Amino acid sequence: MFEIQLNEQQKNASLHKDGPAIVLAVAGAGKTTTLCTRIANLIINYNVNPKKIKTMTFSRAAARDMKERFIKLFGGQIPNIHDVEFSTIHSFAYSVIRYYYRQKDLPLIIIEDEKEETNKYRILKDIFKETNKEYITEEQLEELLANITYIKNMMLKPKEIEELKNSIKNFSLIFEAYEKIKRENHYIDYDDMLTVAYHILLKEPQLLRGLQNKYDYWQVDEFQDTSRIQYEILKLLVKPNNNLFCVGDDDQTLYSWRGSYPKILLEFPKEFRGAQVYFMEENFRSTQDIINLSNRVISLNKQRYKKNIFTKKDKGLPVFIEEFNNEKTQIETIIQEIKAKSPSNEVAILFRNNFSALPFIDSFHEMNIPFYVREHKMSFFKHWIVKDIIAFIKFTYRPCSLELFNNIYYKLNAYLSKQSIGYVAQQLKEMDAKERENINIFDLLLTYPALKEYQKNRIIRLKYEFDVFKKENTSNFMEFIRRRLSYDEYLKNQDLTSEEVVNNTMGVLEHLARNVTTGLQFIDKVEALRLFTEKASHNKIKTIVLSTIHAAKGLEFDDVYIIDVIEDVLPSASSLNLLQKNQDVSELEEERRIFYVALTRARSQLKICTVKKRFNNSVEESMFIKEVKKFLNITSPKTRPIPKSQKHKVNPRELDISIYKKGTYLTHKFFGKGYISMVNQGIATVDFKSFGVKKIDIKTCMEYKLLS
Ligand SMILES: Nc1ncnc2c1ncn2[C@@H]1O[C@H](COP(=O)(O)OP(=O)(O)OP(=O)(O)O)[C@@H](O)[C@H]1O
Repeated sequence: MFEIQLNEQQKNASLHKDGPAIVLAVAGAGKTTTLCTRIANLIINYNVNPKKIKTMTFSRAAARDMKERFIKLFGGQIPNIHDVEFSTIHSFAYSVIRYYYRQKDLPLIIIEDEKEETNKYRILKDIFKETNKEYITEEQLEELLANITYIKNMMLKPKEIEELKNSIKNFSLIFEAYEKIKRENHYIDYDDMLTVAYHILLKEPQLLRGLQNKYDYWQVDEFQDTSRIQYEILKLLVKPNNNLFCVGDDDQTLYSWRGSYPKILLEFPKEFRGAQVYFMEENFRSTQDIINLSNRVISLNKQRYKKNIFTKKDKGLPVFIEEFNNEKTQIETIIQEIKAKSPSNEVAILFRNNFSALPFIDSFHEMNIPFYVREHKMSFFKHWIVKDIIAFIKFTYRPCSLELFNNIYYKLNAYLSKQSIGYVAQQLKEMDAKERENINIFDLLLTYPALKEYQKNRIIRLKYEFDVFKKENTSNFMEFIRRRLSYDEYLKNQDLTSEEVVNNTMGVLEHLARNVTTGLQFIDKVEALRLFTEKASHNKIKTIVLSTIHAAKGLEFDDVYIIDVIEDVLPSASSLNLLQKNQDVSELEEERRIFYVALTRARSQLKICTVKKRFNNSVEESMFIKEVKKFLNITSPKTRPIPKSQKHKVNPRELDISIYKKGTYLTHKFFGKGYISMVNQGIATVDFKSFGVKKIDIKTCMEYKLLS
């Protein structure tokens, strides 16, 4: 009946008909295939109405992919194949809420959209400000949101909320205030969709019964990423028959920070007495070399259930580790290799975070190579630093625009007051249109009576800098903005975002600025790139795929490149901090699972790529690379000896410094992070946050000598 010859374990699982069941499977074991086969089996062999089978997955993309896979496998055999429902638990919960609110004629306001007047970000920012009498930083907002998600998904009680590990001042008060505002105004955010739906189901037995009767069979894919609240919803829905069939792999739990709850896999048979437990340990996807390596990598995790993963496939091509000098050579080499491949090869470039994607997108754009980008958030294009850079450039060419000036004046180290800007606005109002077009905002500012001497000097200087830069009309605008306008200085002193985000955003911008000749060209390029990326996210041809590892979960490709496998990226800086501070391995193990998911996406060729420099900063290879090297028996080249003049005992590896331009950050483990304020004849004056100002001899480029 099926094209695929299932193995015994798969057969057993897919023939399961009634009652609860859990399938514990390894990566590439054919979980999706088995779920699809089971649906087909229920429909074809047991005449189950396709509308009566509900399959839930973790993400919308996964639901879509699964439906596609199902139709591909059984399209010819099931007449009403489109009636089979695939959705996320979230969208299901949302439909419950919508139905209920409509029935009760209640207003329902979703507060997820940042563009709307009322949105959760603004509400939380306001509450934070009112509670703590200070503005929230981007990092704090992120932590606040993550904590709220975690609380909701884990169904924490008030006492547990109070004990929740977090660095947000007055967190409980903020959380309560947020809940109150939502309650009083019928606001619903993404996390509420689950809790509100759950409470509706609890208090509306008729509605619940309706849903219980609507579906006879429930299936859940990626069960390891189900949160407690999602589990509780499922438990209600599947009653009284408990026809719940779940498949999962604890080694692929990627969302514990937002309440994924892998223990659920083991709890299942206790929760559902008499549940069948199936195992699937054969990997059908990858070659032996890939499986052996992935298996050894994941075995380093302590918090897991041991599984015996195996494959009957050939040994295949060896797994490669490639060390590139910088991100540019990484891109060039990979693109060259891809071009040499057969066009039918499915290739994926996988990365831990989106900063890695843009330089690739840029090269694909330049070379007009079509590709597909999966679930790209486009957040780079919306980032305030990117907006700032564009505003600086635009203002250079339109120094009469108060609108543009309003975005940048407080970032120019001129300490201009709102009153002075109000004064300028008033002056502009009194002019006719022609006059307004020809005025320079700096000239108007200079007529402001309450201007202090230092402000006057700074304004004169700024006007001069903008004028000169406009006349030069060169490609050197990043240098102009960062150093001549002291934007780096502003970034250093602001508290809105982390140094890591600043460095990465600036790094990407510098990278994109390479091949343009003027600032205006750069603006066009960023816009073109935004459109190109947007278009690539709808591309139907998916032979070259760019994706975060998270978004590639559940997918497979012939060839996989995992790029930027460097310390502080994969594994993330926060997982390493947690390990260092509290000896807590939980986040690091999640990072290793992320790495494992990436490794196991490849069918035949796997390349793990690392770089020595990224965006002009020296970086370290990931500890995961070291682990892989050990498994592959690759020995590292000897580290350079420490120069005699070195007075302090440090790890030789940490001497690799190659950034020494004025105004850059020097990331150095021995000293912590330092800001280079001056470079003179090879001597850098570096302001280390934790050690104060030090002078460093960097004449020897890759090595340095501490002078004081
Ligand atoms: N019995 C089988 N014989 C041959 N190929 C199979 C068999 N079962 C599954 N496959 C193939 O193995 C690959 C992996 O299957 P699938 O994507 O369903 O695995 P999975 O368990 O969902 O993987 P993961 O959890 O790693 O995303 C697919 O290409 C699928 O077609």
